[in-house]
Amino acid sequence: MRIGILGASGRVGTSLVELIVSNPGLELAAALVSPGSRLVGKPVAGSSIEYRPADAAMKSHCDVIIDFSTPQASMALQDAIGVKSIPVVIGTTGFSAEDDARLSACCAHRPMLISANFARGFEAFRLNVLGFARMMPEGEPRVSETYHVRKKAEPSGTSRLLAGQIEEARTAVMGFAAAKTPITVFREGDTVGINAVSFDLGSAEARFTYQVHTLSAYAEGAIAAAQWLSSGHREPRRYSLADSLAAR
Ligand SMILES: NC(=O)C1=CN([C@@H]2O[C@H](COP(=O)(O)OP(=O)(O)OC[C@H]3O[C@@H](n4cnc5c(N)ncnc54)[C@H](OP(=O)(O)O)[C@@H]3O)[C@@H](O)[C@H]2O)C=CC1
Ligand SMILES: O=C(O)C1=N[C@H](C(=O)O)C[C@H](O)C1
Repeated sequence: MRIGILGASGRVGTSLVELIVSNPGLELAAALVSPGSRLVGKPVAGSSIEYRPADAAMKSHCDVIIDFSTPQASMALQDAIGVKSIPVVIGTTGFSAEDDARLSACCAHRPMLISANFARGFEAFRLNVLGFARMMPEGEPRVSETYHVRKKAEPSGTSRLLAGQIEEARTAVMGFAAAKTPITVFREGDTVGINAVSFDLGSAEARFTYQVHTLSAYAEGAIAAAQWLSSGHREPRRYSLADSLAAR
């Protein structure tokens, strides 16, 4: 399987490249970075290709593209792909509502799997948090996150996903609109990722914590999703990580 990586020089992109070039069953078809990147034209260690500017994506004959870049770069990739049916796995977060709607529209042409968190076990964590919210809707929820100091200060895609789905779950059970779930943001050193959810019951409190130790957790999950998305005939639509895990 020929995989293209958009964001190949990034934290996750670097891990993706390393995992792909060290897997004999996978082939790195494209390592895409910013047009002005100092890496453009330089060889990708362990592979036979060079880093290329993102606008070279369509010259690489990828079977699937994995994107861990920026919302702007990710949307530009969609423009570059146009109406082609190349499957795309998107890990990039921070899309505006308009961009997210445009991504959904692009799924008319190709299967795309979009997830704010590909790390192993995150789906089980998320489902257990929602299970608690449904059983104990009176519990006052709080979401918090801790990431590396280079991550933007606004809440992560993961926290926004958890907070929104907790609100939806509580609203559905209580029959009236739940209050917005507060999100507390911490940035600390090189912390890869700690996501926490608590439910205050007054006389008791439940706490759920999920910690990612290495960036390969995200990369492994994204590669597994890409293998699923590009195996067999996937209808052109928007898929979630849950879709791929349920079908395995
Ligand atoms: N869904 C998930 O499981 C996870 C999602 N993420 C998300 O993935 C994204 C990337 O995270 P991370 O790897 O830490 O980020 P980095 O900042 O480390 O890497 C970003 C990458 O995007 C590239 N890039 C930036 N602008 C452009 C452009 N205009 N054209 C082409 N490439 C561009 C950068 O290339 P250059 O160096 O040349 O600028 C770099 O390779 C973030 O949105 C983050 O929230 C992160 C971890 C897990
Ligand atoms: O930037 C990161 O590191 C991460 N970003 C994603 C997000 O915004 O939720 C996923 C994960 O939390 C790590």
